[in-house]
Amino acid sequence: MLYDQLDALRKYAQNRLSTVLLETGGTPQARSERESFTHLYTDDIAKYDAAENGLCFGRIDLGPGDDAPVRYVGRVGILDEANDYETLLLDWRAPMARPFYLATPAAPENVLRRRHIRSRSRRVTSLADEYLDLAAAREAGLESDATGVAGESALLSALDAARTGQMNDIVETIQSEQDAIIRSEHRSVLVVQGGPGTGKTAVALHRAAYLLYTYRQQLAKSGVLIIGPNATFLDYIGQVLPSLGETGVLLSTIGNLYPGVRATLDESPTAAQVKGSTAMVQILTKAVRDRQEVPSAPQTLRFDTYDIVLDRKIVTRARGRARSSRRPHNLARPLFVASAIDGLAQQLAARLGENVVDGGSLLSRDDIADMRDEMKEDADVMSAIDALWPDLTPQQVLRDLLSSPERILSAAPDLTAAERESLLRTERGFSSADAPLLDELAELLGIDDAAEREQANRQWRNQIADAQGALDILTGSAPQDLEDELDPEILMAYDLIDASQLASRQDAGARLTTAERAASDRTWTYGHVIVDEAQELSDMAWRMVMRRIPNRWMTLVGDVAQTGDPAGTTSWAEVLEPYVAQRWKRTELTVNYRTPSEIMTIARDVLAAIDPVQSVPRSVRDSGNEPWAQYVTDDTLVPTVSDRLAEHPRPGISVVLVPHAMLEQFVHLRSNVVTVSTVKDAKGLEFDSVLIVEPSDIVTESPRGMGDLYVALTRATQRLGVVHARELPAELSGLAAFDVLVQ
Ligand SMILES: Nc1ncnc2c1ncn2[C@@H]1O[C@H](COP(=O)(O)OP(=O)(O)OP(=O)(O)O)[C@@H](O)[C@H]1O
Repeated sequence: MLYDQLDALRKYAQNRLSTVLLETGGTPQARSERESFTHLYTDDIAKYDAAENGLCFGRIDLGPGDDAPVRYVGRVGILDEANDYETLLLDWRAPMARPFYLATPAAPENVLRRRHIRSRSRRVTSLADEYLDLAAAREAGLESDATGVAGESALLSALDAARTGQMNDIVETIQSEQDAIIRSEHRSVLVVQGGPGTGKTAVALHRAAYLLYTYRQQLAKSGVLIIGPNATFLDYIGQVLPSLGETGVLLSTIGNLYPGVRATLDESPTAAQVKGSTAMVQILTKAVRDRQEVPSAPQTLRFDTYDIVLDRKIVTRARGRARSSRRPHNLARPLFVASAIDGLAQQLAARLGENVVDGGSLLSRDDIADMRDEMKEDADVMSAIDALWPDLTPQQVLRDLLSSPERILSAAPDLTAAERESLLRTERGFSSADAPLLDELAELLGIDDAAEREQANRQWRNQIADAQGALDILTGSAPQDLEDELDPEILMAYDLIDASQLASRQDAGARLTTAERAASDRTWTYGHVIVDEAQELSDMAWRMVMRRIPNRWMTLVGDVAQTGDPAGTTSWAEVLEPYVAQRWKRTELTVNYRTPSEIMTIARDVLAAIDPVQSVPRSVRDSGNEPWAQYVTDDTLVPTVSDRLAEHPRPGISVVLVPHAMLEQFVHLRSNVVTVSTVKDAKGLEFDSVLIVEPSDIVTESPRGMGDLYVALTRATQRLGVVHARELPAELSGLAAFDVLVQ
């Protein structure tokens, strides 16, 4: 019955869409109305398509006294139009669906029975019932032979399933500690600290879907930004929100957040650390000031038929005036130019005045003003002045700085020689650590877009006026339409949209989604920002993120024990206090849904070496597979890894995690079921089987090497093996010897 309803809704949206698409021509108003309907019906169809698999996955039977004793929970809400709009299916995000996730035998929330319904292609494949209050359930005649709580089966079967390389949504089995975070009403920064596999990423994505559902009006316009650690990770999570029917979210890495720049270069640990520290604010400020030059020797320029001299005095005064305005470099430039020209004009006027012979007259103010105007038009004069205070882009300043030992020394005299050396770069392009620096420079330089902005504003006001006109016309004709017995269920434009929304949808130049518009605008401010693996962000990256979210409504998920970036954080308080003081809230996830207990026993010793105070999350299941280590010679390292890989069961995916320096030796093992990667690039991902190569090198190759090892160990959902030719780190001594295990 629900699928019939879904089909009917989809068909209705499809019919409306094709009708709208078939219409052509008409007034600009008619065209823009069509466009807004096109968006609306396209979004609807995407939402219904996304709900196709597992449309209804839950049912709760409520206790006596509730006037709607049975509720069905699913991926979209469906109402029965023929029957007074009675709710047939609750969207999982609706408040009424909440007891499905929250009820426990200790706090049943009036729920007698919770039923998990699993289905494939519109057929129910299994049911799992959980009785939250056995006695009351029996009394209500629900199940006479009810024996107890059986609710974990749905969760465990989801967790045991072989991985595909794409993350799935978890709407069917959200656990109550996760639900509390997903629906948290906290309006400032919410920090979700949780060990590996506790569902932080899953929770972050479901929170985005929940917020978009609950605060649709507000967030549809401003958008939601999700920041993840790398492109592979964004691919891995990319399907989750569309599968929940949400498409209006921008996913980005820090390296790609600065519009128009793609991070392609890698950074040494020292450079990453220096570039991530707030010392860079001073260094970049100095780098910009270094571009505001005073010539070492006076420069003689030819103006008209005269020689004029751009000397240190004129330039120093002009620079002082421009600097004292405290405007960003590019915006202070007109002041510099005006003052320098004025200095030159005064110089020339004074000289001409000296030459005045009896009977002549001194130059009037107007004469001097004319002279200034002419100087501004003079190519020689202007190019000399421009060179001293040039119009700059962030890319140019950063590139020039990083390619010049002299500029680095001048801007960063407090760094050590080795640190300065690490910054020096010959290749073109930028790294992830550069993106926050470009953003900082954009602030220091300022973009003089006053003219463009005014034009855009004017255009925008006109568009709103047009849109209002279109809506007025439609509103005026509505009663007529209804009298004409047009289907009254068809929503009219004014039911859906106000003038500014209509104008933004018809924004002719760019029919872009909110996410696309936001991505191309550095100064866009989002309605909500979610940062995954938030421990990896450097201080400079935080500055970049915070600029995009002045209301500070954020969800940060991460684990300070997994920090791998040399500039990342180990303390949430330190990161957040400069921005929100004490107004942030920490929540914790404590159950590991990914890694089996056998592997977590090993990971515990590694965590103790990172921070003895932290405890590993409790594993929700055992795999029955003992993790092992195999000691081999240098020559047999690669073939052994290949042999062990061949033993991994399929379907199922594997990863070989190697030290950065050894990557090349193993890349030939890659296939559609085998990933070969460094730990950094596997952050946040998971695999059925994990092989770690030479863990002692992973530990020594980075200042946060032990954190990397912890991340590596906790990527597995089933099996873990270690292959090594060097000594194992002491923390891995709990691994069984492979040779003993196979005997
Ligand atoms: N309630 C749940 N129901 C089903 N699966 C779940 C649930 N919670 C988490 N999982 C699964 O557990 C695995 C780990 O979740 P996730 O990747 O979100 O953890 P994480 O805390 O971000 O891990 P890490 O910090 O190691 O990257 C995923 O496969 C996720 O789908």
